[in-house]
Amino acid sequence: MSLRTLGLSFGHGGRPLLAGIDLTVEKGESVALVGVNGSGKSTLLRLLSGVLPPGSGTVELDGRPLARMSRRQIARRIAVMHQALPPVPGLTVRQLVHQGRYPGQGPLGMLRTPGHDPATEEALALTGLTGLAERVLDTLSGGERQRARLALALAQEADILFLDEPTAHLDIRHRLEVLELVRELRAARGLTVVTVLHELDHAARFTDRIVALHRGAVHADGPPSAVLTPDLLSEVFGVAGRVVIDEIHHHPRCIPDAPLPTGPAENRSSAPSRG
Ligand SMILES: Nc1ncnc2c1ncn2[C@@H]1O[C@H](COP(=O)(O)OP(=O)(O)OP(=O)(O)O)[C@@H](O)[C@H]1O
Repeated sequence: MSLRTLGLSFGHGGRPLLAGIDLTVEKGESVALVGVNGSGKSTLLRLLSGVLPPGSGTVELDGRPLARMSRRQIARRIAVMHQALPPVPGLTVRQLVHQGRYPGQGPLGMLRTPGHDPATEEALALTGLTGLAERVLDTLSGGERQRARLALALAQEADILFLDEPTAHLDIRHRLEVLELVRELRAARGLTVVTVLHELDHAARFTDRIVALHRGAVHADGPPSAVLTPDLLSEVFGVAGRVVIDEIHHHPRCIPDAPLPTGPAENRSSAPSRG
């Protein structure tokens, strides 16, 4: 199984954002997508999950263009943890998570009450939300909402998981817990995971491969030790910094020292150079 893009380009409202992206994610890989705000990470996830149609180029799942698959066929294979929850008044955590069952079960399967669906209950338990299952979403803290987003994606039981900033709003303990949980699930279920992350140290510690987007293209792609360099910090993120090796976990750690007066190399706000 692989997810592959060929010459993928996209722009919002005629403004080019991503150009000529060729990317292959193999089964079981854990890939971090990094880049500055607005570099197109979330947009790329939307293209990879078929939510957005490419401007040009293709996205293929096992050699089959996503454009030729139905929403439900895609959702059986790809689950997305979005940045926001659906704004449905009065929806409880359990009802939300149960919605993740739709692609696998269809309308008839959904008649089973949320409290009696094993996959829903497992997703709630894995994310520590069983005790909050009857709470209305509006009453959750930022961190609890984050875990509800993850539970919704897990309930889908897809083999590819896309996570868009899964640690936003979480305290440091919950950040580690969520990333550890995803790592364990990936190992236990053989999941393929693509995660948008701002914390480069987390990308280094919890993923096998980092893809850095810059100016609409893949600027660097490889294992954390090869991608995370002082040059990357200055060229892509516009900071002078150092990269050291963590003595315990043996992964690279980035130490940003100061913003560069000129910002990232080649002016990050300029349009992609290809496509
Ligand atoms: N629907 C839209 N219409 C117009 N522009 C959009 C739309 N969605 C996103 N954009 C723009 O596309 C660019 C990329 O957005 P995207 O959310 O993919 O970036 P990102 O790398 O995920 O950013 P962040 O790190 O801030 O979450 C941004 O400049 C954003 O304003």
